[in-house]
Amino acid sequence: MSVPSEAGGVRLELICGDEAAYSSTLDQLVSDHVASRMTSQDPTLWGPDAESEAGKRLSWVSLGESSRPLVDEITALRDELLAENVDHIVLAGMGGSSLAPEVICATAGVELVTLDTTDPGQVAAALADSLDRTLLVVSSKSGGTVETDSHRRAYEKAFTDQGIDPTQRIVVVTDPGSPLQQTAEDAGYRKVFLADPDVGGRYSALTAFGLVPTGLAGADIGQLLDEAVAVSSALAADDEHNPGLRLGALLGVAHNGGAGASGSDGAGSDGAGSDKVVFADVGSGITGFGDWAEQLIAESTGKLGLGLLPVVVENSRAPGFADAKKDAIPVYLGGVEGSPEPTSGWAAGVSGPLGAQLLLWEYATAVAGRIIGINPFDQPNVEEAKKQARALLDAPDQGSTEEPQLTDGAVQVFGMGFDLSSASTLAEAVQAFFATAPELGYVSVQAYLDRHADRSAADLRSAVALRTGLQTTFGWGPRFLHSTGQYHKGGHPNGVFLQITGAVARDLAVPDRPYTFASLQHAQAAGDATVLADKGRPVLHLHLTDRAAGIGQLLETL
Ligand SMILES: O=P(O)(O)OC[C@H]1O[C@H](O)[C@H](O)[C@@H](O)[C@@H]1O
Repeated sequence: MSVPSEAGGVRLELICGDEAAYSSTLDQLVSDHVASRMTSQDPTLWGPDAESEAGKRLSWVSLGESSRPLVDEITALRDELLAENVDHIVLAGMGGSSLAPEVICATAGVELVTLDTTDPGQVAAALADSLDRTLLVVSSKSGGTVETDSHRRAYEKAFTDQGIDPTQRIVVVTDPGSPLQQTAEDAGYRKVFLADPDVGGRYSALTAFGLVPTGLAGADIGQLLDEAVAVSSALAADDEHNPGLRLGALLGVAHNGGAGASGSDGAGSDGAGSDKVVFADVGSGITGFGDWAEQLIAESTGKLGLGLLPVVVENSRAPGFADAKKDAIPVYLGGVEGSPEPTSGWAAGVSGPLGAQLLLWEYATAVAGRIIGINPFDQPNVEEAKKQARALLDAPDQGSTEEPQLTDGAVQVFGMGFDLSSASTLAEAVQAFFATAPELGYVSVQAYLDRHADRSAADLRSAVALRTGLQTTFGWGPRFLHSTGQYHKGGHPNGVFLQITGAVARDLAVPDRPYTFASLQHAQAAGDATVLADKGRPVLHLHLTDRAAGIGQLLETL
């Protein structure tokens, strides 16, 4: 084990599978001045192809300071709202526009309702909850994300129907010049916070995107910024104790199979490297950190057939963690002490307050990106699924008439990209599907369901991991499309995809739009499955005609 290090409130314990490769890479990062160059926003660190994107994506390094003026502005608005008895904050935002707020509020123990779903039941339940006390924060960097626009429309109508002036109850966070800024100004919404445009969505935790909803909900955002500032000089230092360089070096070198340079010799399924980062919380004091880190790591690194797949597990005894194989780097959030020797040789323990860890992981991911040899600031494959979904929305009958290949109880079975013809039961279909997964590949379970009402679907992660012995991720659709979706299409091509959809009891219109929440949800699932199958990835789509019965049946089958 390398010597534990502490800097700026962060403690790192690293277990290195190849000390020589790790140390020489760390030395190289120090002598290349990677940390100070990153802090001075040098866009050349990731090669010529990444330079123009990196040139407008590096402002996150100094947000601890530059976001400070927002604190008073947000606090003043919160005081105004409380004086009006408006204390129920709902956030409409996808990916980088909601994942950080969720972890910040959960950790602070303050209530924030996050809407990053198109499930009609889940949206309807949110609309029915405390509307008289509700403020909606509509967050979108691009200002063009369909889910967020749909939520804004639904809330605007709901407020109006209840005799509440919607303009007083909607606040917007967006980039300057976005179509959402225009919409907000035309409508006269209460306030528009313009975010720093030189920060990408997944690095935006300490911009207005992270701070506005959480500060309005009552989290101590001043403290969060203080925590980031406390670690920032350690992250900027060109020395071997820098925790960002150390953690980034471990992730990059483990991915490359011990090679310091770019990952051209591959990882994962060919046995060369460890291409999965498995997160278990062992007492970090932070709630849901892995869900935020998931987007940062997957979207930043999962491209060109390379990258690190984040896997968030239930606890350190969960399948995929304690029994992790050589394709995995276990990460102990809260400290590695007393852990068993990892099979891959690589592991990390990370502790520290949330504000510091947000910045630490951003540095480490960008450093790992340099070692792996990708541009950590683009997301070249995310648009593909959106395009397919749009095409299906324009032709809404496509797909819905498709006949299942078999029906077993409450589960209709459809297969894409692999042969299902010999299966006549759910159990056989599942068996045939798992048989397509490569050794040291992964299974991605994707549930386009109601995260609250259908929460038992999340048990499928450990059930699949136990059954297959493969690293298994779980994501709620369409939320994961804005997080791990990039990796599924652009990362190591060793995944298989279990997609679950469910019957809709009552659909919900998207006001002034030709689609409903159910048709949008359907188009998103079908669009992503088509893109995956077109790339040769096996997709098993299970449609639950009765959600509760179907989840139960599937768990039993596994
Ligand atoms: O904030 P928005 O522009 O609405 O974008 C929300 C999300 O959209 C896409 O999926 C991007 O890949 C994500 O990085 C982003 O966080």
